[in-house]
Amino acid sequence: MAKQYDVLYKVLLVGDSGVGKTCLICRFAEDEFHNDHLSTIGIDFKLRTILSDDLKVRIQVWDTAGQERYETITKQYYRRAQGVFLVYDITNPTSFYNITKWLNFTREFADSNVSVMLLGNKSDKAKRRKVTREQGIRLARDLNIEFCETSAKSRENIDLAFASLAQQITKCQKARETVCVDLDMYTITNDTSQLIQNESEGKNNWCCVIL
Ligand SMILES: Nc1nc2c(ncn2[C@@H]2O[C@H](COP(=O)(O)OP(=O)(O)OP(=O)(O)O)[C@@H](O)[C@H]2O)c(=O)[nH]1
Repeated sequence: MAKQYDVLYKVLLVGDSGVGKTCLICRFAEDEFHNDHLSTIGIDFKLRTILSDDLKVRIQVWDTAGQERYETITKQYYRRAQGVFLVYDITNPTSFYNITKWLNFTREFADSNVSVMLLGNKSDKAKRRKVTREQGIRLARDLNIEFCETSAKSRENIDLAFASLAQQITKCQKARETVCVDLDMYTITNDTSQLIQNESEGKNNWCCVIL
């Protein structure tokens, strides 16, 4: 039987309770929307395959619980993810300020090559907006990550956000493969090679410098 996908990417959604993580996943994977808020207990995942740069990408999307009491469980899932969405609710400033906390968890517990994207969800609630689009853009720029506003309710930018993160992951994987090939071309000894973090780009991607 032909393989149904070329690559599998694990993507994690994190953010405060009630920002819409479960709804974003339901919209992306099943094209459904639920009005009720049943707090996620622990962790769960859904799957969807998309076409990205001629690759059939199977996306395994992991839903996490935003409530603090589940943080210990959630933290164990970061290291399995190639991509993380940091989600806030545009009508809830606290969820926006807490993005720093979710980013810090990502930095601490995820792989250093993880691709990260900021999502301002519930963009359909324009009248109740408390976080401006510009604030979102500014934060994403400061953190050097991609950003978009989404609505699980109206479908705005849902497919675009997932496609964009998948592209980022593919780029990151290719860059890693290139580094590995480059490394193979050298005879490496402890005193001639050094791995340094590419801080000039402000990202967590590692690059290899041969001295
Ligand atoms: N208007 C609107 N409501 C939304 C949207 N996304 C989610 N909601 C609502 O927000 C509430 C919370 O959504 P959930 O998806 O359960 O939130 P969560 O982030 O998964 O919450 P936890 O599981 O507790 O971490 C529900 O009542 C949803 O119907 C959206 O894009 N627009």
